[in-house]
Amino acid sequence: MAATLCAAAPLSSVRSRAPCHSAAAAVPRHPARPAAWARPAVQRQQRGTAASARRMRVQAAAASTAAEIQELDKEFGIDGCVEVVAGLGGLPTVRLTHACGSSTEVSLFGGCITSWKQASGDEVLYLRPDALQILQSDNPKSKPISGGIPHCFPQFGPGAMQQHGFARNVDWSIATTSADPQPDDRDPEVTLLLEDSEYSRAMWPHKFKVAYSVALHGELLRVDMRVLNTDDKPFEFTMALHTYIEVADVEDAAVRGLKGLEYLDKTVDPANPARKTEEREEVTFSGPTDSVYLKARDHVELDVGTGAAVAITSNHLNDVVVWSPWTAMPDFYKHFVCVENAQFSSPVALAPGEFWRSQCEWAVRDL
Ligand SMILES: O=P(O)(O)OC[C@H]1O[C@@H](O)[C@H](O)[C@@H](O)[C@@H]1O
Repeated sequence: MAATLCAAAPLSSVRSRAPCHSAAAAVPRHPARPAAWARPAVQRQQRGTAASARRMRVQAAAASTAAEIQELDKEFGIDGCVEVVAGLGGLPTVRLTHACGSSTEVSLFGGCITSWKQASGDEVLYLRPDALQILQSDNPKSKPISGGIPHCFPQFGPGAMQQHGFARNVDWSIATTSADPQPDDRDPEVTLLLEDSEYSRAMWPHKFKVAYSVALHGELLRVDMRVLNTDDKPFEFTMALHTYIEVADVEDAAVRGLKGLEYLDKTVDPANPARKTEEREEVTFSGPTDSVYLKARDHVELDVGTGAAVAITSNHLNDVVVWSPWTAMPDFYKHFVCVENAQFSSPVALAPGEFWRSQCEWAVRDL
């Protein structure tokens, strides 16, 4: 399906509740700390002082984050359905709650959806334990969140910049929040904003805006992404919604809706993938899997092996990536499969002032 290209139009939600907040700030890069044995002796002797200074810095950062969260909640919270809370890693996070009991959480760090729960309280998404470990450390933003639904933008990868681009490494801001006026059946929604910064332009020399709306419609999770070229020259990008879904056991999981499609098998050499045709009605897992299905249909389904499936419907996202690292992640590969909606095989080209738009929604259905 062809990408949607439109003339510039306002990016904010029509049902906007609050005016645009602050612009996205770049996350400073943190050089890796040398291991204790590699540090000079004198530095090791000063460790106590350095550690308490670091503790004080962490406490000060936590206090300012708490104040920022309170401020954001005052500005963007909507009684009973939209809250800004300290989410994973204490990071500012928007929690949407639907009257039916379903909920979702979106971290401003990376614009990453970190949780989507059904009304029963069952979590649908998967957060890798290694990501949780980083989020629980002193430096929760030292790595992008691996789990939930992170962004790959402006590059899916591999390519010229770091794998999966920079959108998942930086803070997004809240542009608007809204909820339908129907008090018994509100669809809570948040729109996050990402703009170019010194950090992004060092990697990708373009001016842009991304608006990303996340909404709950009953138990269904829905996103809408717009990318606007605010530059005076054209640019191209690729992207993906890198969705991690929890499964009972990867060996009991299956993806349906891919039969007959051509795909790039990246398991051997991601830079030179083998081109194959999918013959299977159900794509099951018995080893490492890293496949990019080209010109995929708008609907695929992941059977999670519990008698339920996650049905994924997308619009203007041409490709579907299916990834399981298998024993490269021995402690937890059994618990998740990534089914990613992507625009990879034909990059989106935007002239100045043009924007591209895509949507995706996820629903759990009983089999
Ligand atoms: O960056 P993450 O979350 O660890 O994901 C990495 C994987 O992401 C997938 O989208 C790619 O197809 C894989 O090739 C890659 O290894």
